[in-house]
Amino acid sequence: MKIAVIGAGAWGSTLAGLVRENGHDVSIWSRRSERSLNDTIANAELVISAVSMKGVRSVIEQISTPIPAIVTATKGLDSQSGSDQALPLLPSQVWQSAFAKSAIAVLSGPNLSKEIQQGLPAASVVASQDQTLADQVQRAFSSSRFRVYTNSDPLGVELGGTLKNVIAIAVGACDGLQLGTNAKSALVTRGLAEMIRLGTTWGAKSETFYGLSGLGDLLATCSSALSRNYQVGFGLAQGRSLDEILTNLEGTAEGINTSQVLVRLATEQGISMPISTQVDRLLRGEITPQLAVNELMQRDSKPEG
Ligand SMILES: NC(=O)C1=CN([C@@H]2O[C@H](COP(=O)(O)OP(=O)(O)OC[C@H]3O[C@@H](n4cnc5c(N)ncnc54)[C@H](O)[C@@H]3O)[C@@H](O)[C@H]2O)C=CC1
Ligand SMILES: O=C(CO)COP(=O)(O)O
Repeated sequence: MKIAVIGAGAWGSTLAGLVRENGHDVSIWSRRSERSLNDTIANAELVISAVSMKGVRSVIEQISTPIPAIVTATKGLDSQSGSDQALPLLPSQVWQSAFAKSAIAVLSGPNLSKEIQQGLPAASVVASQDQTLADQVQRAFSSSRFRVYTNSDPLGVELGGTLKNVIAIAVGACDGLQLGTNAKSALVTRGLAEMIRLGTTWGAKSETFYGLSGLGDLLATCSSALSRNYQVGFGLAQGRSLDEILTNLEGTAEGINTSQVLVRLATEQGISMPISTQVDRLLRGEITPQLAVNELMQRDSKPEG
């Protein structure tokens, strides 16, 4: 298959490597490429987007050629979206609103790119309302070291990968404060509960969040120092400023932008997101990591759920 990958960062180059290893004809585009974006994607049967959220709209604006099928691997929320649910919010929705006739799939899972680049085994999920596309993408990526499952809940799959980044910042801060295994387990579990609360309110299936793109990715990102989002939380807990952390960070920590958009929308819609709210306040410099812990521990008592 002729495949074009947009974005040559950590994830784009890793995904390009996976499909190239499977014998596909792969071209890759980044802002620094000499070849134009339109030339790179011309005649591609599949376009894979792995740009960070802040690049999605500007990339789309440059494209003037039709695309038969798009796979988006970005994990973020569009900051231009308001509470009007008709507005595109997730990367796949932004792509679909620009390319109404294209088939769209989402690729998401516990996929720390450095481990995949080392040849270590990993699994992921491709979700689409178009089963033919999901099957095609599954075949394109599947190998003895990359196991791909299909899923028919693209919204849940995309939200899982996006929302866990905010929880990973909280867990990084928890580890940076050396709060122990009990605290970390509580944060991950209650983090999953708030991901499901928001996700199901927005129309995703709860069971999707217990799969690879939800719990799976939450565990990966919350337990590895390779995660940039985890590194942000860890650094803040060690008293470093966000600017200093970002100057030294290798790549993008999407949870920073995601928490802002997420907390704004959840507040407008009356959806309780206590951990994400404390992460947002921490990133804005409104609260210290220790005070955020106190706030979470001293909330009104309630039943689990
Ligand atoms: N690195 C990883 O392990 C994984 C990353 N992801 C997701 O993939 C996305 C990209 O992540 P990474 O490759 O790790 O980040 P990165 O920081 O290494 O690369 C970001 C890419 O986006 C491009 N980009 C950013 N702004 C742009 C703009 N305005 N116009 C054109 N291109 C622009 C950059 O040039 C670069 O190619 C993120 O949404 C991330 O959450 C998903 C799974 C795994
Ligand atoms: O999404 C990821 C792993 O699945 C990558 O996590 P980070 O963006 O936190 O590095």
